[in-house]
Amino acid sequence: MGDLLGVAVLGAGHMGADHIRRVDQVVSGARVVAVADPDTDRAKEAVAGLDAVTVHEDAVAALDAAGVEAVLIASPGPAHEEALLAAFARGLPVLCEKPMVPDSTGALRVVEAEARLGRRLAQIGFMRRYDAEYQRLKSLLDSGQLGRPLMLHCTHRNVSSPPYFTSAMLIDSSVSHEIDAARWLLGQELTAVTVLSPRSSANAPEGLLDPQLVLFETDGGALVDVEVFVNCGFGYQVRCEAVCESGSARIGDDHTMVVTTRGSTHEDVPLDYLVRFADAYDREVQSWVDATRQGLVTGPSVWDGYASSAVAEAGVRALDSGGRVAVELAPRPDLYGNVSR
Ligand SMILES: NC(=O)c1ccc[n+]([C@@H]2O[C@H](COP(=O)([O-])OP(=O)(O)OC[C@H]3O[C@@H](n4cnc5c(N)ncnc54)[C@H](O)[C@@H]3O)[C@@H](O)[C@H]2O)c1
Ligand SMILES: O[C@H]1[C@H](O)[C@@H](O)[C@H](O)[C@@H](O)[C@H]1O
Repeated sequence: MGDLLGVAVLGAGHMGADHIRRVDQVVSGARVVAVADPDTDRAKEAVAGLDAVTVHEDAVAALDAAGVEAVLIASPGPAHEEALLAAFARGLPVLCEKPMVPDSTGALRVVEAEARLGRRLAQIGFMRRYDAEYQRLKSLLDSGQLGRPLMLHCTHRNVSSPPYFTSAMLIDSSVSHEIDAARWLLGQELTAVTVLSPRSSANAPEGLLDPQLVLFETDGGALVDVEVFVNCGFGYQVRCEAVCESGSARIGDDHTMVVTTRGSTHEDVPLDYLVRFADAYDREVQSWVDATRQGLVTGPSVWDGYASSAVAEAGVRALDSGGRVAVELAPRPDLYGNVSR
């Protein structure tokens, strides 16, 4: 390894372009050496001004480019499995955006491929684990000061959804974050899902079931409810309140300045995740680079990626059927220890 970890970024869209900027300008210890996107103009635009970066139409070709020592996958979810397996075949460490692989069968193939290697190579991009507010909530719950957690009430609102968004994606793309956060905060697996949807908002694209109310049960006897509303129009709002036996704790309102002038109080609301979770993404990628340079893999695992996909898939079935759907998880390989803590 040279002085700087050579990173190939796959996908140069919203997230990929932001990660390219982050690796180039924010994070220490790494540099972008290759970028792949079938839309090569988009890739070229994302690397404008960067030195010695090769641009590729094909993701797998980028992994074989000169100087590539690690891979950051920011292509759409359905492209992740092929990229992860190609990275594993080359022994390359990976940071893969969520959802790891949206369908659970494909996600399990990734778990099995990494387990066959006998060592972890991939970290999954559940960046909320790196957010200061989520970390404070996790520490408080772990301390036991509030007693046993009974319920998590979560809100996940986006101003608008991308044009390709489907009703299933509210669960397997958006709520995938709450699925991971709930497993991590509670140290419990989610065992069943029920989904209800009210009349769709007039602001949602025709045919999209938006908002939805998703209710999870856990193997520790807790309940987790999530309001997901991806065309709310007014702001990016992500909140979580833990209700425990002897107290409650709420996060999600603590990241902005509150200005009071005569007769009114004003608070800015972030408009998207790149603003709300900017620090979390920075910490996530820095921590991935630091660990990779030491030959370590930390952070959410491929098992966490699989568990999130399996729970989300049950959620999509619950949405379609209107009933309660149990989550079936495959046996967890020893490589991944206990439920994510
Ligand atoms: N962690 C987060 O908060 C967060 C936020 C946004 C997006 N994401 C995730 O990041 C990923 C990308 O989302 P986005 O919003 O940037 O999407 P996007 O549509 O803006 O960009 C995706 C890009 O990938 C390219 N692409 C398509 N197939 C490819 C392939 N096989 N190899 C390489 N590139 C390919 C597309 O041409 C496009 O430029 C998704 O998995 C999404 O869920 C995560
Ligand atoms: O892909 C994005 C991303 O994961 C965001 O963090 C989430 O708020 C959006 O709902 C989702 O569409």
